[in-house]
Amino acid sequence: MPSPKAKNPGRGGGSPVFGSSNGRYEFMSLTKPLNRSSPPPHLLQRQGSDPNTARLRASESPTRRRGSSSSTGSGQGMAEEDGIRINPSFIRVALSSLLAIDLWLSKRLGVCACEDSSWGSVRPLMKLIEISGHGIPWLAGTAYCLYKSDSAAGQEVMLNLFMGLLLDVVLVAIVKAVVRRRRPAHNRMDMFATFSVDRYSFPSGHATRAAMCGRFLLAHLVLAAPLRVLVLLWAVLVGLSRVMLGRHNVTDVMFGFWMGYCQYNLVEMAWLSPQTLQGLLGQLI
Ligand SMILES: CC(C)=CCC/C(C)=C/COP(=O)(O)O
Repeated sequence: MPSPKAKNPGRGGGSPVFGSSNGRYEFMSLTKPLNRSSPPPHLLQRQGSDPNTARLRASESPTRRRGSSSSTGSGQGMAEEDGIRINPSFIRVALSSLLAIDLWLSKRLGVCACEDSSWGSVRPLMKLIEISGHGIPWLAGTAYCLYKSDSAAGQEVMLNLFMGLLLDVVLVAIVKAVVRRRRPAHNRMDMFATFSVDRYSFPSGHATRAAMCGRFLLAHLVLAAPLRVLVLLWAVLVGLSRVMLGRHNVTDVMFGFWMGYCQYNLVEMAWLSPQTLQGLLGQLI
């Protein structure tokens, strides 16, 4: 992660919020009150009337901007402000640690990333699981079932699954285009039928689809217990295969599962009943 100092050279020598005079970041205690009688020189700078310092101060904390009048002159208020100032730094450290663990774990688990990887011989099986969670077979299969279905209930279920799959493709493309996280360096881009946005890895489209379709099948198909277990197992395997093939980092898949789970809630909320459908078609024709 680029250092905040490098990102914002205008602050020079570390910001008065997080930095010290030697340009290194320091952590301040939230519980110990600061010695207000003799603040360190870099904190004294904050009290100055220099307009540049004032501008920096205004951009540091929204709470400071909003609540400056209520906290002035109160020691507790100042301590609370210090707490607010530390939080972004703490979150940044926590996030970079999480990312470091994510990258390390994903690399360790990418055991089928190529043929000569430690589990390279399992790669064809992983690629088969990959295809089982791909959007094209799912869209084509659902459209075929919709066309072939002779009951109104069957058509209703298949139509809603089809709409859910379209929604999934659109939402994943939007998030990928916004986040633009690159796929792991050890990934070989030899995937079946990808689109430009699929060069990005966050979130895993296979994981969103596996979670959404898994929930959909469990809720709308009458399946015997072993088949229900199989559906769950398939969804987990699709997610696991993304990391083992080196396509994704662990967080891409975790987030993908969560996003797919939520997408199913959206499908349920916007469920198209035959009446709604007839109304929509009536308006179109
Ligand atoms: C456009 C359609 C219908 C499917 C695209 C399927 C695809 C290539 C998704 C990428 O999945 P990952 O994000 O898990 O790699």
